[in-house]
Amino acid sequence: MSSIAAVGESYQKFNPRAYLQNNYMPPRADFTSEDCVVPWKLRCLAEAFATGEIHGHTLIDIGSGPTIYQLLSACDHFEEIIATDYLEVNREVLRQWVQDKMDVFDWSPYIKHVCKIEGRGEQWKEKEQKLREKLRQILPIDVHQPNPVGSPLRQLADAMVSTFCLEAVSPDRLSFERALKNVTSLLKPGGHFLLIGALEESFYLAGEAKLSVVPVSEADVKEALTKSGYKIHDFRSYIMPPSLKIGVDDVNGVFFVHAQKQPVV
Ligand SMILES: C[S@@+](CC[C@H](N)C(=O)[O-])C[C@H]1O[C@@H](n2cnc3c(N)ncnc32)[C@H](O)[C@@H]1O
Ligand SMILES: O=S(=O)(c1ccc2c(c1)CN[C@@H](CF)C2)N1CCSCC1
Repeated sequence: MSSIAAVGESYQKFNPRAYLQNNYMPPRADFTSEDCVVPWKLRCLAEAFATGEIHGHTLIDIGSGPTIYQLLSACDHFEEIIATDYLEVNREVLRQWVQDKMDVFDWSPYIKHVCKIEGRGEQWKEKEQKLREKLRQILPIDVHQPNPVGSPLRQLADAMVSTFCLEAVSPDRLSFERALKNVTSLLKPGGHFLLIGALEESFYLAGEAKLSVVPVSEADVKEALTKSGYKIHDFRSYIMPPSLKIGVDDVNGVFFVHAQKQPVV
């Protein structure tokens, strides 16, 4: 079995509920200080969209998983948002949230925080409904395929987001670079890419699943983006405090990148 096939096999045990519990609920999800990692992540995304540089018809999210926080600041700037994931269990979690079904994860602390930091007085239920309306497609994806979503998109995405996916599904640095090149084919030239990921992480837990992560440094991420034809506009890192190292992973930090796909001359 190839190392990429082995990664796919390991994800068959991925438990969305456990993943959300481990990463997006207290004590790890702490909003009490702007210095906490979740407010930091949400601020990076809000500030990028607040520049007004990132807008268009379609935004695609690569490896959405069971989460929607990464789309909260995007939904004011695009007509249509496409979520993607490798696992049907995650795509179903997203469908349930879009349809406002019972027993879905409560993202309201995240939505309220984003409305607060965006400072436009938007009511959190308005933003929640707006995202539900714009999240129009939830597609299967495999970033290790040259055509990650199967057939090419009807039109290339105007912008792309991806959070904690590429490094978490790549067995090594070369696969990480190739996956980045593959997903870049979904983005139009000149399109903006907001990438968030784990620094120097080697594993994480999601219920019975123990997933391998390729440890990447800031330099590795910058090199991969440059090789895929991006200009880096902003690169920030967050060092994980010891208090947030609770055994569900060995993440050492989080990076945020705002990059732009350069037109091929
Ligand atoms: C660590 S989770 C990230 C989830 C979410 N984006 C977040 O910010 O928490 C990684 C995600 O990548 C998905 N995945 C696994 N293999 C993949 C592949 N080959 N291509 C695309 N996504 C994949 C998993 O199903 C999982 O939802
Ligand atoms: O937002 S995080 O930085 C975060 C959020 C998600 C993940 C990680 C970290 C690290 N492991 C990733 C596996 F790919 C998933 N965060 C970690 C600290 S507490 C709140 C959640």
